[in-house]
Formats: sequence, structure tokens, C-alpha cells
Amino acid sequence: MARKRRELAVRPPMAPRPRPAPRDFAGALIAKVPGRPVSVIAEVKRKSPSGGAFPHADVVAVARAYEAAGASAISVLTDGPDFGGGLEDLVAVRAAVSVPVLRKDFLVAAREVEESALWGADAVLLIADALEDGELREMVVAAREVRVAALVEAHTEAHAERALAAGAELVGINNRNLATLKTDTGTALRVMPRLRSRSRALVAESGLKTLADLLAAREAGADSVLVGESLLREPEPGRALRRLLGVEAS
Ligand SMILES: O=C(O)c1ccccc1NCC(=O)[C@H](O)[C@H](O)COP(=O)(O)O
Repeated sequence: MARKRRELAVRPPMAPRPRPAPRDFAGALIAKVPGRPVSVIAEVKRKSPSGGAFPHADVVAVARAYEAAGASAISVLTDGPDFGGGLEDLVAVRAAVSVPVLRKDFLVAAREVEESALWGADAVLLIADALEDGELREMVVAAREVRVAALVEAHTEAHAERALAAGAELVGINNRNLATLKTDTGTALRVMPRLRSRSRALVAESGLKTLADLLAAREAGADSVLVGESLLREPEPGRALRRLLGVEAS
């Protein structure tokens, strides 16, 4: 986040560009699909600090396969140094699929939320644990003003409460502790039941690998799950998503 703040301080404002009509990210998360325990936000990234490199450089091909396999939305990592992504990936994936697209990055200012809309993001990820209350509130307000959905992520119940106090309607509970990179899939299961009645949609994030994980997430109140690594480790991520959803045998 310190690196992102330094970069932003010297980056000139983005030139205006025509924005594509936004797609309904919240609606996609909460829409019930017969036979599916929860909706899936399927993630594309070339590498990650905890997972190393993934064997799929063509994120557009993976995103298309995810959509064909039933993903309700696609998460695109736009961070370069840690995830091998960029805004060009967001633009290319958005043009290649018809489901909503989430910009996943370490955003630190309202200005970046506004710019994300111009790049075509239907939703942005905001990380409560890494933002001050005032920053988070400003970014949630900016998202509402430019009609981009804000998925506000927290790792602990305390940060989830801060997300709700900042006006978040879509709350993600990240099973991964971003300080240690350790993942415990029990985290979202413990925190989500306390948030159920106060959020429009709940998303369990990280470390999810099996249909049983998805069923447990639903039981704890999740509308949706965010899944990357367990799909990207497989030779065919689209087939892996179908297996995860239980529509194709393992
Ligand atoms: O994944 C990491 O190593 C990581 C490191 C530092 C900050 C964020 C990180 N990941 C972001 C995520 O939480 C995941 O990309 C997302 O929830 C999907 O998780 P997974 O299914 O485990 O790839």
C-alpha cells in the first residue's frame, strides 16, 4: 500500500475516455442459479505472492472459459509487481466476457475508484484493513457516485464492522491474512453469520477448493465466493470451475 500511495502521488490525472455501460455486479452476486450453492467470482492473475506463478498467461482465454463454465463475475488483478496484471487486462477481459468484472488491486484513493470506472470496471475491491476510516468512506461514496459497485474486504470482524460503518453494502471476508499470507477457510465461516442481516451480499474469499467449501460458505451466509488459485493451478481452469460447482465429475 505504501508503494501504491507513492506511485499515485506522482501520477498525473487520467485522460478522459468513453466508459462502457456498467454491468450489475451486486445483482450477479445475489442471483440464484438453480443447482448452484452460491455464485462464483472467478479470478484471473498470472502469479501471486503466496502462490507463485500460475501456468496460464492468457488471462482473456481463462476469463472466457470461466464465463462458459458458469462464473457470475470475473475478478481481474490489475496490480503488476505482485500479480503480473495491468489495466490492459481489465480492458481486454471486460471486452471478452458479458458478466460483470471486478478490478482487484490495492486502491488507496477515491480518484482511483473514479478512474476504474473509466477503464470499464463494474466493481472495485476496497481493503478495509489497509485503509483509514475516512479514506474508506470517501472511496465508498466515490464508487456510488460513478456507479461502480464496491466490494469491501475485511479479514476480521472488527474490520468488517468498519466496512459496514463506511457504508459498504457488499462485504467480502478474506480467509487470507494479508500480513502473514496464511489462509484459514474457517475465517469467513466464523465472521459472516454476524454480518448477514446488515449487508446486501456477502462474499467468502480465498483458499476455497471444493464443493464442500462452497456449501459451508453458503451455510454461513455467503451469497458468493471469490476463487482464484485452486482453478488456476489446473490445466483447464474452466473445467476446474465446473468441477468446483459440482456440474462435472472429478
Ligand atoms: O494471494 C496472495 O498471495 C495475496 C497476497 C497479498 C495480498 C493479496 C493477496 N491475494 C488476494 C486475494 O485475497 C486472492 O487473490 C483472492 O481472494 C482469491 O484467493 P485464492 O482463491 O486463494 O487465489
